[in-house]
Amino acid sequence: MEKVSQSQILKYCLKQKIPFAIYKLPRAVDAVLIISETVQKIGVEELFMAGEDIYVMAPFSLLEQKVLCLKCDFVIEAEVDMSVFEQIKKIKSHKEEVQEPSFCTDYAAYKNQFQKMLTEIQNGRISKAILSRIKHLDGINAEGADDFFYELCQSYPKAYTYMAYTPQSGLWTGASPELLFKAVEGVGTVVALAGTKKKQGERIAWGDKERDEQQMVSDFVLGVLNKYGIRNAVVKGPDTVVAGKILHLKTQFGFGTEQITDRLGSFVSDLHPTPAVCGLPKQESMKVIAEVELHKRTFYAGFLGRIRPNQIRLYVNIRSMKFTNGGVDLYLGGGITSGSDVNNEWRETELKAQTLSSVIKKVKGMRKLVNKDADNAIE
Ligand SMILES: C=C(O[C@H]1C=CC=C(C(=O)O)[C@@H]1O)C(=O)O
Repeated sequence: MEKVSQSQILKYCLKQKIPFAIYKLPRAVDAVLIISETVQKIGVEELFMAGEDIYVMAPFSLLEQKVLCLKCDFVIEAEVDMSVFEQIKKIKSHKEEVQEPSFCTDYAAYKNQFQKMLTEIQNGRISKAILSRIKHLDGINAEGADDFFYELCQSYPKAYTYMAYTPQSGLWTGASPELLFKAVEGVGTVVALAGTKKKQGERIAWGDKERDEQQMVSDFVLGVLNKYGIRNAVVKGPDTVVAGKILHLKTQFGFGTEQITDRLGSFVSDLHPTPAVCGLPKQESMKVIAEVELHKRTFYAGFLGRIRPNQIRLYVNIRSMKFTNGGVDLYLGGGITSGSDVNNEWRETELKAQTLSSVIKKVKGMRKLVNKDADNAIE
């Protein structure tokens, strides 16, 4: 029987606007394509109760938006028989419900927002917050999105690479270096990832600022584990990890999941968003972010991944972008603490932008125009 490849089906889903998610786990060889006839909006508590095979896309703020849940109606790992493709062709198209206009944070606006956040840190309201910005790139041909995804997988073999479309979220893609929570056969893993440096040579000298920033995330994770009675976690790190041209500090926590099996929903909502993407204390920094940032984060710094009865793998949606009308919005964030400098932070977001923009450049015909980089100049 005639076979149809995963890439052909991905192309079809993109063109026809069929809800899908394609992902490749870190160090895995192949990507997995999931196709869903419908997308449901559910609360985080319900995520782990379904006992089904689902792919979820959660927003940054679980108070503002529900989690999008794709049932794994079709799971395509390599190729399928033509008869399966014929069934997929029967799935209805779902246009993007609300196409938000693109957004771009220029340096002046970023500087202003940075000052506001720093003031909140200096006056003691919060001790850390992540300031994010959007960098808009114009003239992107979304028809190359499938090639982009496979190129992304090649470029970042150690990242969690994904692309997902739902009518509620639109088309998102990213290469995340950050695990939120994994539970496989009774073993749970959580990481604390923070601190950023450009990879240059062999010598790595982490400063106090980065170490403190990462320690705050580790302490927060330990606090959540403690709350759930997990006191014997195996701690590894902090170690330097490589994410493309970027280095981070990472601590890994391993533990048995027996204490949380019936409380996974509340465990994940206590963990998310960690101070790697939100701040400390959690609720107050969430408020500061909402007051200071002019864009809605929607799914940036949310989490995504597949949930199966005995396997949960959720990653933080960073180094990600959304396709907008004729362009892309890159979402870029960095941790602000009392020791932060605005120009260094801006440069850090520019470095993070290269994670995806360098791949756009590699995909033939994806970039129609060259973006004027005027909005990226530091004063
Ligand atoms: C929030 C982001 O990165 C986080 C993860 C690693 C290092 C980070 C930092 O150094 O600020 C951030 O906490 C992002 O890339 O948008």
